[in-house]
Amino acid sequence: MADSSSVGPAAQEEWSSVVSAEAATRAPPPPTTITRPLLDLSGAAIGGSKEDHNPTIVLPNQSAEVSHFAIDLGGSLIKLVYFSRAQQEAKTTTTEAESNKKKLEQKRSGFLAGLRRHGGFPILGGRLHFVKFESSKLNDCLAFIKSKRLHRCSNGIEGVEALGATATAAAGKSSNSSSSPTTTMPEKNGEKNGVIKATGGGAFKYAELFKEKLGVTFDKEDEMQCLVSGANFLLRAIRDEAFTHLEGHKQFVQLDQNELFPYLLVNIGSGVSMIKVDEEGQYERVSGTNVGGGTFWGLGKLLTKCKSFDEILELSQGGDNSAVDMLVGDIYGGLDYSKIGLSASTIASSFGKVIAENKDLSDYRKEDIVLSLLRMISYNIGQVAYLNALRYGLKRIFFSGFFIRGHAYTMDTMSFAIRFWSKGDAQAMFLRHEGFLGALGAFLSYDKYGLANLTSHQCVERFPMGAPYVGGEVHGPPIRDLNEKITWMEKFMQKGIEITAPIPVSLPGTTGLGGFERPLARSGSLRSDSSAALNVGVLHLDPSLEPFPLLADPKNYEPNTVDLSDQSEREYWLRILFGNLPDLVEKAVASEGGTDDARRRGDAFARAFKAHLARLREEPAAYGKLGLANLLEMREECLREFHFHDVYMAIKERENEAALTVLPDLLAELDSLEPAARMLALIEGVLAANIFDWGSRACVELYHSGTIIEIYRMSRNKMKRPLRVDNFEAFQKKFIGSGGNEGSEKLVPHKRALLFVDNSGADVVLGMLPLARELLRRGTEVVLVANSLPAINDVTAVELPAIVAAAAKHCDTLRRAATAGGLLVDVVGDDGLTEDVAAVPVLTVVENGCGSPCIDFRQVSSELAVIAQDADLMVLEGMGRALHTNYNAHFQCDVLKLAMVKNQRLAEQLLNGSIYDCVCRYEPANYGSSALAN
Ligand SMILES: Nc1ncnc2c1ncn2[C@@H]1O[C@H](COP(=O)(O)OP(=O)(O)O)[C@@H](O)[C@H]1O
Ligand SMILES: CC(C)(COP(=O)(O)O)[C@@H](O)C(=O)NCCC(=O)O
Ligand SMILES: [Mn+2]
Repeated sequence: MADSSSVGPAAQEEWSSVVSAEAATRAPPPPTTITRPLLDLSGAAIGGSKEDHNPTIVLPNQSAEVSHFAIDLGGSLIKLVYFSRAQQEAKTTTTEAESNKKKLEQKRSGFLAGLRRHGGFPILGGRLHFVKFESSKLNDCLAFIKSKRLHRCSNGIEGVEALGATATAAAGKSSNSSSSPTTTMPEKNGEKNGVIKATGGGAFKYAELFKEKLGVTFDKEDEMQCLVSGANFLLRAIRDEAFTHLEGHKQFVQLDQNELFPYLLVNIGSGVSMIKVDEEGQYERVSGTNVGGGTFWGLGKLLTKCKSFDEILELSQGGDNSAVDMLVGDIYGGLDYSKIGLSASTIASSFGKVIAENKDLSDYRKEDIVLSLLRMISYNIGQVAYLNALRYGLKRIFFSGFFIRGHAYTMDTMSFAIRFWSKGDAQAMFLRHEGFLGALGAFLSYDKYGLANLTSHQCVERFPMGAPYVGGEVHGPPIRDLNEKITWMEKFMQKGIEITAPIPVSLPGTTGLGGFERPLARSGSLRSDSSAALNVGVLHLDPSLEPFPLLADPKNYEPNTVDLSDQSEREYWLRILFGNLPDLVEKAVASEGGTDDARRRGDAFARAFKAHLARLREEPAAYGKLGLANLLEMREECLREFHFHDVYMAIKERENEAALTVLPDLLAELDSLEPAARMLALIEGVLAANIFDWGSRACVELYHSGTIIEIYRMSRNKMKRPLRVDNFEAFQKKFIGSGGNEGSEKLVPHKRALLFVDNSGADVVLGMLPLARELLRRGTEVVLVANSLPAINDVTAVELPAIVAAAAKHCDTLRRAATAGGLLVDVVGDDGLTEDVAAVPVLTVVENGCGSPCIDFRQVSSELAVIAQDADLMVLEGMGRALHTNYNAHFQCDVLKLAMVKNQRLAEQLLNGSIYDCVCRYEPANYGSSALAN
């Protein structure tokens, strides 16, 4: 079969001209998500009966005064970190599947009740947002807080609508025109104004003003303390937070938590603080310099008359500092001063050339001046930082503060200085949330024992759905609802700023060896609209996510198989997602009734998603380390942002129904086979049915050529061994012994199998359920692990019980096992439970904590983490879970990875094969760390 998954010419043309100027707004979280307030979880205990499915959690240390935002009022910028939670009952109608789940949960035998450590919260928690304002635009900040009601709370935890930052440009308003809040709000509707954690000099200076305008009282936190606790939190809990930036190359650093301390924190705000951090809570401000971000901004403004910081940064892109700087070569007649390792192009004296020239300010190019200034200040800070690191023997130096502005040239300059002076011994690292350390630290101080203890598997950084190009900056009024968000996307369309060519990222070559050479990232790395820098996403906090306990090497686990840092791979997958978009939008709109509203939302979704793709094309590391799993998840998240809850719902239902009609025949056919042949038929059955994948361009085109059953038959008939990867014999040996001969070695069946199911319809009904049945018959307990939220046509944990119930009508094994697992609601009544189920292995369902076609085992639901502990077999099914992710992952238990490859390129690159090839990869427990690796 030919690969039809590549993008057609028309789509290609459009794709190559998409640009990142398009921005989305932050959105309310999806109604399927119930987020929680930040809570102090210390001393938490389950209240009421332990058998309750959703027992109350008593939080003895939870203060009633937990607030929604913290503020850092600096000399130049005001930073806000605020928390949002979803409107809990935003979705008024309950689907049949959901009400089924409710009924089911009421009936459950208690098999799972004991497993829920966190009271069964759904995945995805509250969100932390990051926004900043210029200090001179305090009124904008007050208006923002007021319009989002951040200062209002009832019981300290209610009342924030979960809307993100707004964006620049189209919705832009100057500070003068923004409405100025004037009066203190009285208490109403049980809400009251809060006590807000505040840090920075403005916490003192503006305390009265905030009291007067918003009625909030500042609880002041020490600035250094906040910087340090903010830094520690980011370094401990946020993946891909720290990175190096050398010669234009950004690389995320995997920090070993045991080797983090001591480090030097260099915060470059208006001024510069250098803090030696010895351990959590132990630090000392060892130095600082008054030559900092304020100096650059202030002098830059004076010398260029530029109105904005970014404008100055951008000017520097076109500068040549040798026009104002005195270089070694200027002094040595064009020669290097090689004896002390200085090349001719090394700056001997910043601005030194100006002295001998009889020129006015206007005789110099602004670009040259600002570049000289930027280099002067960056080198100077780098040098002072290095000297302090040397003084205390510190090898790790983290730079933060908004002076850096994610600006490649600034970072390269400082990295260069550190590397040069330390002779490569010390390393400069930067932080993605560079300017928010103080505000974050202040926020953490609300909740010292809860949030502050979160670890990286409980924090998920999502793409900033709101404003991909805004990076925390707020101009104009906040966007209050979905409608406003769509309108905002439409404004971009009207303004025609959606499409321009992306800027190439190629960098000029090096200029020499020693001294303060010009770093490489001088041009081409800041977008012309200077919006590229600062890409902080929204942090989703969910204490119920946990690492999967069966990972063989959790420290080095990398979910993604395809390396998207390779440009051609990245280009390919970005194109694929772009090319699949029109069809997806059509389905999304249809899934919501095809109304005008749905159409508008569909268009807005497409625009927002394209903007993210374009953004990533331009700066792949914009939102942290990029993998294919992130791209696929981003698409689902983006759909949810625009309230498309389950795009493939109708297709899933139709396919489930069709598959269930042929299930009895299939089961009878399987039962007529000998054990060895049956096992092969089961595995081939799973692979054949994995063809029903609405995420694959090629498969979708295939569906035009026949009915579900015809395609399923065709897929089964085409199955040929050996498969592209074929460890079937090894699995069979473990499963039924050598050749399945009776009397060979005594086999101990697996105790508990986790079946990570993939797609709805034939895939789960004709593929995975018969396999589950076989395992059950052999005495293995089976857990069907399914998505928590919909993704393409993947079956979800909520949908599975009804499917199992329907299948159980045709199969006694399934019926009894599902009854024992408390899965059957509508099929078996209460008296069904009186049946002797003790002897029957249990069949149950758990959610995996994901809403993506892939699975990242660093973060799964706590329910799965607990149930996995006793599992000795995993079956990972499908391209997303077994190929795109986890193909190279090793586990502590036996693993079977089963997938049909539904993309030609992946088949070629990964398996040296072709589209529709199949993988049956069996790895016994601890494969890779044992001799079996050969
Ligand atoms: N949009 C901006 N407006 C003003 N300054 C900015 C902007 N973006 C970056 N900066 C730089 O960031 C510095 C302020 O950094 P920040 O970490 O917020 O410190 P502070 O708390 O002292 O305000 C400014 O002095 C300037 O160099
Ligand atoms: C999204 C998917 C991983 C889902 O595959 P599955 O896990 O269902 O087997 C897959 O459809 C995919 O990689 N699609 C994009 C490639 C393409 O359209 O060819
Ligand atoms: Mn799937």
